[in-house]
Amino acid sequence: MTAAIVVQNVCKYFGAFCALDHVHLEIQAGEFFALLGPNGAGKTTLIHTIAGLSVADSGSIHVMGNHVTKQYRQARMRLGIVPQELVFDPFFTVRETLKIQSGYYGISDNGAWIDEIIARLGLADKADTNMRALSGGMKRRVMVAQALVHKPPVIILDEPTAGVDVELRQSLWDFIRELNVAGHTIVLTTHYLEEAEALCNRIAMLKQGKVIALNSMQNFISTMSVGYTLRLRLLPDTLPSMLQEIQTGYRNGYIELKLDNYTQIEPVLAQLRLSDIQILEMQLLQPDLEDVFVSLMNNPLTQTQ
Ligand SMILES: Nc1ncnc2c1ncn2[C@@H]1O[C@H](COP(=O)(O)OP(=O)(O)OP(=O)(O)O)[C@@H](O)[C@H]1O
Repeated sequence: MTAAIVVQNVCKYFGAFCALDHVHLEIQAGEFFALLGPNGAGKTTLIHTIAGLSVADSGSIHVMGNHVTKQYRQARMRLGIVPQELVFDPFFTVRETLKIQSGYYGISDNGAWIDEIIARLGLADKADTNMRALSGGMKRRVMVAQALVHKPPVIILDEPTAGVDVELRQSLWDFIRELNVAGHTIVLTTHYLEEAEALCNRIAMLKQGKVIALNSMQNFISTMSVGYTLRLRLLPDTLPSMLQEIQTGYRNGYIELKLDNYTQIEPVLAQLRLSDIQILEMQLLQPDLEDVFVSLMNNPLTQTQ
């Protein structure tokens, strides 16, 4: 498989502050990849260095085999970036903005593709509206459209759904999924972990500028032993004292217990039987990406991989 993005041993400093600390990452062509981490972890800094907007202090980055600073134009042509900030020229309409953006890439006859992205991003009735007259969510749609004008093989979306309504989120993801199926590599940063879980096949987690975890989504959740949650509705609504130490919460009439594995279910049931407590309802919740994320971010011992 061709590597879409190769980040080798990259460090980036702002003064004495180390924002990227020996980051190593290889994203294959065709992947739908999530780059996650808390605020300030270094995600945007990494994206800026991949885009050549910011220069790494050490290490190297290639996009589809092109060095991002030594072969800037070739690398940039292969990359579409949806930035986190809304950057636009208020004097142009949506269609003009997309035509001008196409011009930056040397594409003059791009009308059919511009029409298609305008339609797919729900911008058809705003196509001739001035950028300054658009709502925040609509401007965000134009940011996505701008990143796609040159049909880049690699698309990076930096929190594209921040402040965006449910309808656009859905249509945006349908469109991005289609692009991925058609062979485009997608890299996504988001704070909506359920989006990453639903869309991405591989994931890297950044913490304080370091990659602290890198795995397939499936392995990520199954190999991180963050345990299961057993939810019980009981009659009477109390736990025997033996079980109180594994109780983690009480929500909406359900007592919640933390279990390390499935084998702990039977002793819990035995304790309830012994205490003559009736189970009205029982649910076993699998860990999800959010559980893994919280566990990793709260663990002071998490090491760089
Ligand atoms: N131009 C800059 N000058 C100084 N420090 C910076 C600059 N850009 C980023 N930083 C710092 O680098 C760190 C990483 O910031 P970055 O924006 O990459 O984080 P992030 O993971 O994208 O966060 P968020 O989820 O909030 O977008 C932060 O501590 C930030 O304050």
